[in-house]
Amino acid sequence: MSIITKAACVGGGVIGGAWAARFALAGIDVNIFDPHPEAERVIGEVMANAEKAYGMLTMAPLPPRGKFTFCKTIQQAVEGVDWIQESVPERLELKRGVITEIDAFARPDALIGSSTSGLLPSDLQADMKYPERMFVAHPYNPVYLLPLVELVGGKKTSAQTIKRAEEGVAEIGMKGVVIAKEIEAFVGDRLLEALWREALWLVQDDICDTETLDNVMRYSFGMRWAQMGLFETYRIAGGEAGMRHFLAQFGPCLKWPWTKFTDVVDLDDALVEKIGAQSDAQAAGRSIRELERIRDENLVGIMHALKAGNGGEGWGAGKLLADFEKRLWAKGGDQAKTYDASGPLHLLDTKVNAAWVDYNGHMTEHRYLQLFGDTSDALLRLIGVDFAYVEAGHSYYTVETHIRHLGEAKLGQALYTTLQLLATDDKRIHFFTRIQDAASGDVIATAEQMMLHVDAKAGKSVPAPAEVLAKLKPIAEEHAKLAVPEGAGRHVGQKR
Ligand SMILES: CC(C)(COP(=O)([O-])OP(=O)(O)OC[C@H]1O[C@@H](n2cnc3c(N)ncnc32)[C@H](O)[C@@H]1OP(=O)(O)O)[C@@H](O)C(=O)NCCC(=O)NCCSC(=O)C[N+](C)(C)C
Repeated sequence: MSIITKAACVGGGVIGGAWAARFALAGIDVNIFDPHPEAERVIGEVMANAEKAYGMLTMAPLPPRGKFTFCKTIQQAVEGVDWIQESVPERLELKRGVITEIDAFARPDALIGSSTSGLLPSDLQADMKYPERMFVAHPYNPVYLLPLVELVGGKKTSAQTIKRAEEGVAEIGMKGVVIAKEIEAFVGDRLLEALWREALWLVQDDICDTETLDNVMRYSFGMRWAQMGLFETYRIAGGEAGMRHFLAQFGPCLKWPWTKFTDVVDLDDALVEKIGAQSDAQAAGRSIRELERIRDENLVGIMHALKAGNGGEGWGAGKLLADFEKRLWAKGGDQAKTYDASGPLHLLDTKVNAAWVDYNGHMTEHRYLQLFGDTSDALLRLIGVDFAYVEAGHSYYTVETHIRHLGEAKLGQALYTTLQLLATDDKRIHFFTRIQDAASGDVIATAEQMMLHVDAKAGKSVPAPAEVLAKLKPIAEEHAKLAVPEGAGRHVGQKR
């Protein structure tokens, strides 16, 4: 049973809009209340970025996009929904008033999360009739890509609420981290604030400019933090002797004058101008939209790398992505149970993303194989060979592949794949897959492949069980009526 089937976003700026995009891309309808005259445009732009990012992030079948409904009042927006996310400007009185109004019209069991970056949930829930269902759900920008949500309960928040919130954010691909005690700015913003103070001192005192400071981070510990955070990284730094050794070695430095962050830098006009000018130079004329695009592509690349981490099991944010995709595949597999086998099966729709393009400016070789593999996975799910089947010990393995490249696929190009069975028996599936341009239907690449049904533990081919063969048979019978595809049976070296 889903925690969130319908959501509301109260406040639709950069954060509220990105929450709305997260919900919608997880297939959840969203009511939006934001009195700003440009709200619809801003949310539209955030949604466009989010859709682009998801196109790069995952091949898993996203559910049909949730619908946005722009509402004239808070009451209209929150009535009857399961989760309300408040993201109005960071002023205690304003937020408290909005949350109290949400409380008056929302279902008593609806969850109410606040995106506040630092206000205490106990202060926000002070005037509520049903305060037990209110908590802080603090996300990180861009909310549609970065998976963390800090979940912080106030004095009156129930434990059940926090548990449901954790489950709810998992449904939309996020990692809910429960903060044990409420404190201003929670955990993430406290850490950022410390770093930010120190950074301002370093720039003010001309130790470095903004670009140098950013370089120090992104070429070094920024990369470490993305995958292991602070403590686990330092554990490794302690060598064989681990954390205790690290603390013994570097603990004394804490007393040395290595930081100024307890003093607050005076952000006067001169310092603002200095940082502004250095930041302008660093951007080298790139617009915010361009920087957002670069950021999103990089974040997707990092998550892909982390998905392949830990020997392919996935690590940190990459493991979370892999688990989210498993859930999407499980649901998408169900949707694909109705199919039309009177022609080649239409199994995948995708777009060429930036990470797939090589130095020749087109989709690179191994991404073709990835698409062919993802297509055979889609066929396998259709005949009941899903995660549960594989976990139970059997699977199909590819033993032969012949790829032909007939056209180019460029960045952003929409593609789909179709699969035609050529021959099957109790062990073998021999099939032909085409990658086609979505607009013209032109065939860009083909693969002729053979899969064998295997007992994974024994590492030997074995006949597939009757229930799998029964699902394969009607497709095979229909496909036997189709013409043999042009290119099937070719060998390398043959003239076209
Ligand atoms: C385990 C393995 C797949 C098979 O090993 P085996 O049991 O020793 O298999 P045999 O060589 O005895 O072959 C069994 C029967 O199948 C016939 N066969 C084998 N290869 C072909 C072929 N290319 N074309 C046609 N027929 C073939 C063979 O003649 C036998 O026929 P019988 O009538 O005598 O039964 C083993 O090969 C293995 O582990 N290979 C590696 C597989 C692998 O790692 N593939 C890459 C993984 S990618 C992938 O699987 C993608 N995806 C499907 C998950 C999307």
